[in-house]
Amino acid sequence: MMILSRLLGCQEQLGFLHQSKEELTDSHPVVCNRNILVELEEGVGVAVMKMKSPPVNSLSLDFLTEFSISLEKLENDRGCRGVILTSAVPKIFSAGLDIKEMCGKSAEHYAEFWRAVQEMWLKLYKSNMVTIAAINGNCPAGGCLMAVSCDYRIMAENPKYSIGLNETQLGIVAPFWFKDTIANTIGHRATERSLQLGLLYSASDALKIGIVDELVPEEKVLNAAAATMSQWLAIPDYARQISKSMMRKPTLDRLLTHRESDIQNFVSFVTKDSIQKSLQTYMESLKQRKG
Ligand SMILES: CCCCCCCCCCCCC/C=C/C(=O)SCCNC(=O)CCNC(=O)[C@H](O)C(C)(C)COP(=O)(O)OP(=O)(O)OC[C@H]1O[C@@H](n2cnc3c(N)ncnc32)[C@H](O)[C@@H]1OP(=O)(O)O
Repeated sequence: MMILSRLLGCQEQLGFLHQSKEELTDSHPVVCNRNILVELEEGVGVAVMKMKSPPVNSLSLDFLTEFSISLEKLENDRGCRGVILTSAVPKIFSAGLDIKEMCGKSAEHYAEFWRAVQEMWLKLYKSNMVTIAAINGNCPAGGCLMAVSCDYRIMAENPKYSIGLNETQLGIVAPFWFKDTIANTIGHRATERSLQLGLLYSASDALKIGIVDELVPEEKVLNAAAATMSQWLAIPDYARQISKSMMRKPTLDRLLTHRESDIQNFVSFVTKDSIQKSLQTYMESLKQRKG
């Protein structure tokens, strides 16, 4: 009952989670944090992590910390073998890193923020669980990083949604481990073009280039993710996990080896006047586009 009332509390607060009371039983333990709703279907061993930080699920320090803690809890839960990552905010998967965390703050804050970004990626990319991104909205930059860090991506076939690493369009540079993660997904040449031009791909182009694995009608994204999850979970965990680690370890080790210098690079890059100016101009352009 406690679980039910906590989730209903969140529903009232958000007003856009479309679950009925009947669906919410104690066999689906729910943890309703500030930014992420985690629902674990125990019999099946699959958790759904729903990002719910309106307006755009931007990855703030607070969000990233909660994400890493939630994922670690699931990782340590022997009853959980798979995670579906999706959004409870209509039309948005995630707008990527919270630009406000990179503007007008101290060097100490930037270092803490960047360590949290690294931690989120390390935990997601090396997860032993099967991870599936159910991309039900726009997915630029850090949102795209999260999605390509999963094992499989299903995107809503909505021509209004896009996905990609658009950092250069903001006048900033995706760090080497963003680059490695996308290159591991779409290959070197496509990554080179994609990063230099800061390309955001429509859902259909994303499928063509391989950033996503499958497109489905919007209302079927979660069901399709659940169906794919059961295929992946049919493989013995141990064999699948070793295969995943074999593919991903060199990329993970590269950041682990250079973690501190990567933080220093970020801090010295983001504290440059020219970069601060670019980020502020970009934030203003987002606001103007609205008006
Ligand atoms: C020598 C080599 C050196 C290399 C060194 C490398 C060091 C590392 C360098 C730094 C690397 C950083 C990597 C960065 C990664 C990122 O993720 S940066 C973030 C990029 N994100 C974006 O570009 C997305 C921007 N947002 C949008 O395009 C749109 O908001 C949307 C997602 C398509 C949604 O559109 P819509 O529904 O129309 O909402 P809006 O009205 O635009 O937005 C609503 C409010 O949200 C604010 N907002 C949007 N995005 C962000 C964000 N990312 N962070 C913070 N805030 C955001 C937006 O301003 C609106 O605010 P209000 O006007 O106050 O309502």
